[in-house]
Amino acid sequence: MFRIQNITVKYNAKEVIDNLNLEINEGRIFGVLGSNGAGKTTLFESIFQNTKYNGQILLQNQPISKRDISYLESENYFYPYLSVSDILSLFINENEDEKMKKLTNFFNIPTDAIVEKLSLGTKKKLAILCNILIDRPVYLFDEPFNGLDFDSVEKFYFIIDELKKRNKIVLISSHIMETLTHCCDYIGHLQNGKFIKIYLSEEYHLIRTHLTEDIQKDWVSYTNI
Ligand SMILES: Nc1ncnc2c1ncn2[C@@H]1O[C@H](COP(=O)(O)OP(=O)(O)OP(=O)(O)O)[C@@H](O)[C@H]1O
Repeated sequence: MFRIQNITVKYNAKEVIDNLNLEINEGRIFGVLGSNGAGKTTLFESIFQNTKYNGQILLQNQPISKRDISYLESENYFYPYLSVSDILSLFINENEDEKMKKLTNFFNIPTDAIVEKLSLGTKKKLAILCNILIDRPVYLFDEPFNGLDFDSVEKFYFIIDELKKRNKIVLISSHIMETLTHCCDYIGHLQNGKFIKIYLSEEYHLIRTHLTEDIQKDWVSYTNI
């Protein structure tokens, strides 16, 4: 069990994560849906112990550590002059050429290409491969869909399903609702550092209903100016 208990993060005097609580069981995929600035990255940075917070983040009732987590950051950095195979060989044993071939074929990544020359989406796919080659109980994917083309999105859903079968705890953030409804067991709507609602999969149709109601209210107040 992964558990967040009453965490709060402040930048200067501003509360960016506000007394947030969450529980996720093994083999469950949790989506974090939030607008720009809602606090998604701050939440992931706190879970990964990169940001100071008040409260507790626990895995199996023990304080979580970086060693428990494979973290895909929203922006991916690689030393630019290495090749794809140089980077993947950091995560794959020398005698596992076949594994490297299969993984790069899966995402259509040229193994000899130099990272500097890769497109944005191809760098994202390489980063995803590196992340899944790290075997950890918890996976954090911050905006994994940014830059992915349509078939890579489907392949990413497949990867998430594999992590689920391996009983991993997975958190995925996105600005886009549909990406999360496809692959998550439940979705938390993060607003101003709080989950204003957690939707179960049978309630996903309500996310759009609630957003439309808010948009209509905002539209009326705008037209009354
Ligand atoms: N290092 C920092 N110092 C001060 N304020 C910060 C810092 N990092 C983030 N913030 C603020 O915290 C709030 C939440 O930011 P965060 O990056 O967590 O949101 P997000 O949901 O990931 O946004 P986006 O979807 O735009 O990436 C924002 O108001 C942001 O300006």
